[in-house]
Amino acid sequence: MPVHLIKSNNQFQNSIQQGLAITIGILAILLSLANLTLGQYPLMVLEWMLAACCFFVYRQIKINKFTYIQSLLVPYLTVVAIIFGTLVSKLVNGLFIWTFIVPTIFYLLFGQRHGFWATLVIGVIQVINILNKENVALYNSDIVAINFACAYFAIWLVSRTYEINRSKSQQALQQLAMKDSLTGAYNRLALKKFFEEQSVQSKELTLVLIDIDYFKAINDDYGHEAGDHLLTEFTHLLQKKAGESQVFRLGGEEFCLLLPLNAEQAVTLTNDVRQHMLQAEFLYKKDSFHFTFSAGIAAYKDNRNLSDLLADADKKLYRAKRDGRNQVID
Ligand SMILES: Nc1nc2c(ncn2[C@@H]2O[C@H](COP(=O)(O)OP(=O)(O)OP(=O)(O)O)[C@@H](O)[C@H]2O)c(=O)[nH]1
Repeated sequence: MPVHLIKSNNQFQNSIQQGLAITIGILAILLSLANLTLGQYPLMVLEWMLAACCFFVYRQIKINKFTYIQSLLVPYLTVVAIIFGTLVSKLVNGLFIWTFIVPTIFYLLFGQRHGFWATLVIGVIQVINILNKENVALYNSDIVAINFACAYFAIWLVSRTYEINRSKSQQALQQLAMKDSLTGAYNRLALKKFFEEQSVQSKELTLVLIDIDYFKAINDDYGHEAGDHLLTEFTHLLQKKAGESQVFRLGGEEFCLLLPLNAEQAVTLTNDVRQHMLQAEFLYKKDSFHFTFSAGIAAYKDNRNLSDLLADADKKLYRAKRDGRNQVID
């Protein structure tokens, strides 16, 4: 799975922003032409501005320079156009109907909290807006306002329920995609993602590659189930010592720690775990086990990518194995 698929909500929200920018942009141009013929010039100018904004936002997303402030442009300018349109046009024109897009757009783009407040405030403004409109034949503004409020509330509920479930499912899927099913440790895909983030954020970063010594013998002598159990217990120990989000299982009996420490501190921590292992007794059914591990350490420096770091740590791990195992090499 490519690492970008497990990126945060931003990816999802940017694709909605792009779709919204195209749709609203085209509609704004068409409606501005209609308003030109109807002589609604202020609304027409607003729609031109909206169309220009849509074009700008679409381009910013394309070139990966889309900021949070820019993400507010299209939705809020659309809302200004809807509120202004409702204010200046007659009730029979039904411009207020556009308000129904508000809950869906705001929940999808900005999540639950922002979605809730924007939907509430805009809904209240529009109810007041409609109540203040003149009654015309067949259109009683009080009744229109009540119907509007009920329909708006129903769409709000649906949007809210959808967004709550969507964000829960997304979180669950991210966890599934990033965790090793046997041990519960993070996997190689998560390592790529965490490395991308931490190589930018952390001042110091060190990778420790760990391989259990003579693990094949445990499988051969006690069975695969015992081996599985030990891998899980070992993961818990590493997580306890280094922190849950620092431990990754790369495959088989090979693990990796990504530590926000310098090389010297990483060596101390890894040796601390190694010493602990010398006394630790792992139990499975009636058997008790002692085992050791070897480790290679590589510190992150400018422009080194994850593959460079893994290759460097792997060379040192190989030396640790060759020189007798149960040791950490920096
Ligand atoms: N139980 C269990 N065993 C695994 C798993 N993945 C890989 N293995 C076993 O891990 C063992 C790794 O053995 P080797 O690569 O020969 O290494 P080793 O015996 O640990 O020896 P050194 O690394 O040289 O110290 C193999 O027997 C694999 O079958 C797993 O998920 N569960």
